[in-house]
Amino acid sequence: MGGKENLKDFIVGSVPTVIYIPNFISDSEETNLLNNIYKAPISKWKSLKNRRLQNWGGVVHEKGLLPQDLPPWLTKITQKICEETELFPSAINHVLINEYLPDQGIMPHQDGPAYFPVVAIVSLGSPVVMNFTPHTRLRECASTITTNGEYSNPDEAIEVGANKWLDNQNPFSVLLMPRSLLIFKDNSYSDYLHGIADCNLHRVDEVVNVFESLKHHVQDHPLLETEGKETEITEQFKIIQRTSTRVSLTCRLVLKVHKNLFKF
Ligand SMILES: O=C(O)CCC(=O)C(=O)O
Ligand SMILES: [Fe+2]
Repeated sequence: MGGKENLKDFIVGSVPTVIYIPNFISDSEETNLLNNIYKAPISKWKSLKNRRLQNWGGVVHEKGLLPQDLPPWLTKITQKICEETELFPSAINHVLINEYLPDQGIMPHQDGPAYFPVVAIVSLGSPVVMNFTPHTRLRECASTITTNGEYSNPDEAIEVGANKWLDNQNPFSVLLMPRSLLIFKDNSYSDYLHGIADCNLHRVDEVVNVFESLKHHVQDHPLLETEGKETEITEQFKIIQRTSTRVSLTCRLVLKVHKNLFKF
């Protein structure tokens, strides 16, 4: 990967814009990140009902970020993301680290309004499938457009318009392999909820990036071996079993930063 001009080669699926970069970091970078994450004091972990997380970069409020410097082991990865994607107007200043056991996930949600609408997620450890589902607002629009569309030939146009809308709002899934980078922005950020199912079996037969995600991993995962016939992967392996912990780094930019605590 070298700069923006290659980024479009990594777009997956049909919804603008989901970008999946396999092997964005190396094995040793992955190990280093995990070592640093688990070196953090236990008090750095916040336990939620269905996962643990570490918050780095400061506290995000509705009105912006009360910043804290990211440690060098994190700026190394956030700078790499900024440089190689060229999608962030200034340095990434916030990183959320989520840890999931094999039967843990995250409810479908939309990221908060304080963030610049580009999300970069580095995956470590176990693979998982992330599901994108259209926001309710869109589903409501879909029924509105069938009754309120203004077209010269109402019957035909409504038909076409409705189908187009429905096609565009299909749910989709992305397989996130360890060491990959997922970016979502534009429609996939604003019109979809994203989540991870809280069960240890995830279906991969319908993911939008099955080829991109699995072709690099045949050697790593004997279970995925297909006697050298990579194209058969989708036919033979429709489910992944999560057997180990997944850790992810959700890297984002909060544009509004409060320099002074008392100016809040
Ligand atoms: O763990 C992930 O890949 C997703 C995390 C996420 O969506 C979030 O922190 O908002
Ligand atoms: Fe999120």
